Amino acid sequence: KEKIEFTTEQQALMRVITDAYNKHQIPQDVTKKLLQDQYSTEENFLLLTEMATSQVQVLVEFTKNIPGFLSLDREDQIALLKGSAVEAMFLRSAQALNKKMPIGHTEVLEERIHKSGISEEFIKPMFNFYKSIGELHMVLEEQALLTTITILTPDRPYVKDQPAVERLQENVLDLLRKMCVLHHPQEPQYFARLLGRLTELRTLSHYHAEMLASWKVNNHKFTPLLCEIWDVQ
Ligand SMILES: O=C(Nc1ccccc1F)[C@H](C1CCCCC1)n1c(-c2ccc(Cl)cc2)nc2cc(F)c(F)cc21
Repeated sequence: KEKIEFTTEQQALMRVITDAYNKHQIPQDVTKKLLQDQYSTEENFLLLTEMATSQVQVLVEFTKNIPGFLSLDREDQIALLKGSAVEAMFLRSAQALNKKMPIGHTEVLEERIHKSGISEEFIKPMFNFYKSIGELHMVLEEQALLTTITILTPDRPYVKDQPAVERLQENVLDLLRKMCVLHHPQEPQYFARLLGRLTELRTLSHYHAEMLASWKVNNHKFTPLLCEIWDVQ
């Protein structure tokens, strides 16, 4: 049985990232709303644009707590945010769906998302991703670290100093690897499976603009922030 040791830096990094991740209350808000009422496709589209907009704002706050992020080149910070915002939102959505809920709530939530106005062709890939995240039974720390790793992806478009991002990402990858051994000692491949989900996440995120444009509503109105970040309009 491998004894897992965390350095003092890793303990500090874990605490900072977990605390920052906990500050986001959005997923509860959206699941609570969706469980309360069945909304029209217009109302759902509006809810999505509101949620996605606040998710970007929350993501910006979150990145400020990632040690070293603010020392990166300013334009690279923007490139990393722009490149990861959609993925972070789908990751958050997956975690919202897979949260422990009273009996029957998850089924209601799934039903409401199925009927929310999203076009059929995207339902399957989206729920396949949500299920594959759910099967991992990630602990909160792993969710927070996975989101951080997604943000610190060096090969996003327009990133100039990729090595600087790689160095930050490596620290978080090291920490996540140890957390996986600690929380899933029976699954030596768990860490690799976790990283494999990031590939699925990137594929799903390629469809986001189409998913929004094909939403079953007459006019697709977006916030200025969403136009910036989500490549829509
Ligand atoms: O708000 C959302 N996600 C979300 C955004 C920011 C932070 C946290 C979030 F969960 C939307 C709602 C919006 C309202 C209509 C139904 C879908 N959402 C998606 C989703 C996201 C993007 C596209 Cl293009 C298609 C579906 N998948 C979900 C799974 C869930 F379990 C959940 F609770 C909400 C979910």
